[in-house]
Amino acid sequence: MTAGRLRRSIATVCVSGTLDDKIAAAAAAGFDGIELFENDLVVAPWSPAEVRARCADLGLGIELYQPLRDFEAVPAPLLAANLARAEHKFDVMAELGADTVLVCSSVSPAAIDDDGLAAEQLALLADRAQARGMRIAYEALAWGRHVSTWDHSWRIVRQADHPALGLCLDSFHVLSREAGTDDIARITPGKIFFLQLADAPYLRMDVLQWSRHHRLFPGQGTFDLTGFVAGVLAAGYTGPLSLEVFNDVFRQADPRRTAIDAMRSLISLEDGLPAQPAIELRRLPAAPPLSVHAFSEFTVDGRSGPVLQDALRGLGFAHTGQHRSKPVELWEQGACRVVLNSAVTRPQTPGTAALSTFALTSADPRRSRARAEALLAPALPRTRGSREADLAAVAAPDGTSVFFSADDNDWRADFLATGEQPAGDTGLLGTDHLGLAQPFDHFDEAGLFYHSVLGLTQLTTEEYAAPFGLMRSRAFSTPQRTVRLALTVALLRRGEWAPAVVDPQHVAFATADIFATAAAVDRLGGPAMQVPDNYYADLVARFALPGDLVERLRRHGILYDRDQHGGELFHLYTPVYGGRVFFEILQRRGGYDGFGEANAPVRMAAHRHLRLSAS
Ligand SMILES: O=C(O)c1ccc(O)c(O)c1
Ligand SMILES: [Mg+2]
Repeated sequence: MTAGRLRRSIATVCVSGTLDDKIAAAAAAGFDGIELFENDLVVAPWSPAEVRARCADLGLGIELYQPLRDFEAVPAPLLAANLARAEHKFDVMAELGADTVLVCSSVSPAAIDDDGLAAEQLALLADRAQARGMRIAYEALAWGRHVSTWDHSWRIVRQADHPALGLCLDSFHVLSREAGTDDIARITPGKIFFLQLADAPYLRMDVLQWSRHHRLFPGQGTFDLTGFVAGVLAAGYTGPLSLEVFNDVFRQADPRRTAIDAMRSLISLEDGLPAQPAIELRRLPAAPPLSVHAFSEFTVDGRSGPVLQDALRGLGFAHTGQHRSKPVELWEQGACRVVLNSAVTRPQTPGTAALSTFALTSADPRRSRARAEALLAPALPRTRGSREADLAAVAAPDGTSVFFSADDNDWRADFLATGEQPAGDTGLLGTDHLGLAQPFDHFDEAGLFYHSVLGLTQLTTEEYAAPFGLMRSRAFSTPQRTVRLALTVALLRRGEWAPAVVDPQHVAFATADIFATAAAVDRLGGPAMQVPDNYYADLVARFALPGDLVERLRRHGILYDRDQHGGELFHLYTPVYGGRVFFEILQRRGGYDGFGEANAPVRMAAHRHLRLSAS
């Protein structure tokens, strides 16, 4: 047998719209097939035969028709009605050209807790299916009335012992139950008929609600999908990997975009699977090591540009480079580089600034881009924005440009030295991290993007209460922590009242001595954000800090955090510029690995206060 590839499939329930929207999106993202949900067919204006033809035109197979509910283990009088109902569905499937139907374990109060009866009735159904060249995939719903675990569904399938009856395994139902999965690899080869994949965040809630509202694409939640799929493949499964993700946000979002996010998750999942004898796994170009943040670029205009220049000067930056042909400036302090771009590349509200681009040094920029493209990130033309050098660049989900540079020589060649020197040395060493607020609907997509495309490790996800609602942050970094990204989002869709302090973007610079840096910034008349006395009173209570240390923190508006290992963070923030951006200066001590999330509400309140007093 020659090794084949795993087919990639997506359930129509994953994406928004009507069936035409859904299949167009699935095809455009490169899927081989779909799981057709009954609801999507029932409201479609086409006959099943027309649906089949449309799918075929787009290169999509109908891998599964679903679901058939509440079938098994019913009292005898109900059985005849259930079989008649099933025959209608088989008629539909014959027209669709679908040969596998999903039967999910019964949730009906009429179902009897009797495995023998369930096996017997499923075998009867399998007989009917077999007569039409079809087969039954039996799936244990985690909230099934009597059958709610995969091993229970497997016992019933074994007992029925029918060639047209097998299992549908769904990673959500299996992993949400924290059931043992080791035995999955020992399921009789050929008896897993279908594999549905979904990830999810760990939530302590009713499992039905969890499943129907919070599923995510693989790699976006906390389940071990790689281990799970590896077990299923070890059992000889060679059918499609099919995404079945019920998610309220995805169901409202642009289906074409969701389908690409979905495909990215499958490509990334397959890349991480252990080699298989019977399957030719498709591998991605390995993510080249990333070393440091090379530069961060803001788009500015005639109003926001001078404001950012002032702020940077106050932090000890100098305008060291001027672009050869465009209104683009390079500002530097130590190894911190900020580019201010006033060449209009995107529509922008007057007076605002936005972090439009960031550049990372890559051991192999072309391979970084090749990997990104293999993960369906749009590559950007090299002449985009300010650049003349041939930098490899791709677009992140929110449109931020990500540049990969080999070293300083490639991108710096665009700039002529101005000879300008900083007014003073503030001791900034380099960029520690970027804070990237994400649009609510695309937070999980962005996380998967940065993790899979850049090969960054996901650190922690934190949630905290802030003045304008709960916030979530999720951080990513290189193993050596030389590149860090912190994504943030309001936990629920940002309310209309909440001001822009909820979704800012920022660049954090590192110093080896926060007090010396703060004093140097003060001497330059640099920016400062007022921190309330109440904050310092609370610090004393929480950390029992010596009084003179608290006094020094207060004098410079420095915030403090300590982790459970004794690592410490000292950091300060500037005001917000151009409506949306600010800078942070920080010193990590003793291996502190977080981002000072505990202090984010202080920053947001202070930023809000500054805005009010300015207006
Ligand atoms: O939520 C449900 O009803 C449902 C239906 C079919 C599935 O495959 C599933 O995993 C859940
Ligand atoms: Mg399922």
